Amino acid sequence: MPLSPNPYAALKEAAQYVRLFRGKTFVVKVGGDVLAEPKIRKALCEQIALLWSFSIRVVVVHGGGAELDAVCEAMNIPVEKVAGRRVTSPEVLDAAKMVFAGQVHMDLLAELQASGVPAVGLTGLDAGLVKAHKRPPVAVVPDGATESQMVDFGLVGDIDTIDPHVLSHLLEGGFVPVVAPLSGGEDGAIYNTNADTIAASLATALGAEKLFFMLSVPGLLKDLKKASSLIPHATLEELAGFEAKGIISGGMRPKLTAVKTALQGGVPSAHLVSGLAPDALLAEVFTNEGSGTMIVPGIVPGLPVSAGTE
Ligand SMILES: Nc1ncnc2c1ncn2[C@@H]1O[C@H](COP(=O)(O)OP(=O)(O)O)[C@@H](O)[C@H]1O
Ligand SMILES: CC(=O)N[C@@H](CCC(=O)OP(=O)(O)O)C(=O)O
Repeated sequence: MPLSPNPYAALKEAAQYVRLFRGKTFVVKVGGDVLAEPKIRKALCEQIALLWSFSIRVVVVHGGGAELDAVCEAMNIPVEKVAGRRVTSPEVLDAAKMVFAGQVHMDLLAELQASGVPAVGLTGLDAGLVKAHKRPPVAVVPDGATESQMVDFGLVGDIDTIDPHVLSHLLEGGFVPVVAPLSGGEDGAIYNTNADTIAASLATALGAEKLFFMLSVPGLLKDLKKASSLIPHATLEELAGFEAKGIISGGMRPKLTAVKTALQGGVPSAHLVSGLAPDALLAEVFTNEGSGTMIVPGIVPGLPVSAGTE
């Protein structure tokens, strides 16, 4: 539901959220498929600019999975993903550095600057922000399978520590940090770490108020083919039920793991929101109805029970 047609009622409704969130930290994760189209990227940056202008402390974490797929294909580098996570050979990592810390990163920074946001670009390596170790081979149940198989993800980093000092300094100075999904090892190694996982860890470390995932779908759907099957609210328990029913696959799997990590780490709510609809982020923050899926640790008094709980 958009803002009320009465502009003053809409302003009053929005103002209560502006007061509530002033000075709070929001982590906004933007997927690569949302960033590919310049018009959509612009609309997203304009929404981030509005949050920033209301003194909300915004940290942006971006992906670039779709762009990396395209570059790998152009360079004849095989693309392999298991359960939504990329297997990263040394060749894929070289391409990931170019795409995540280069093309996608620069284009997003340029658009944020154009929207009046003082954005500062970082990777997980800057000032030891995200430290990781190489993921050992792990048992994974691929999409559609029932049995797990051992997978060596290669140069994928599992996060050990977050040092949020550099972010705190930037936020204190009024800047908007923009983080690319690469992490650093103790031994000087560079790893590919899923952007959803980084966003959740940063949100936890910063004590963020909200964590947003900007998607190419309207939110969490009961039926992937029907936008009208959007689940507006869910608790962690309900999420486990959806997982058990098998409605969650592909890139949604690491995303929901990230949501759990963040909520269990003290972030009060996570939001799955359309990155394609021009005002979806603003509607999610500043209206009572929201626009996507809001996930909270447990039942919140006053919130309608999720459409997906029956
Ligand atoms: N139940 C579900 N609801 C919504 N999306 C789902 C669901 N199950 C699987 N997906 C898929 O997950 C995708 C989101 O993950 P992904 O493409 O990896 O996002 P991103 O690139 O933003 O990290 C959606 O585009 C959709 O295809
Ligand atoms: C290990 C792993 O899966 N890394 C991800 C990092 C980029 C990412 O997360 O991009 P999106 O948010 O656009 O999917 C990848 O290589 O695709």
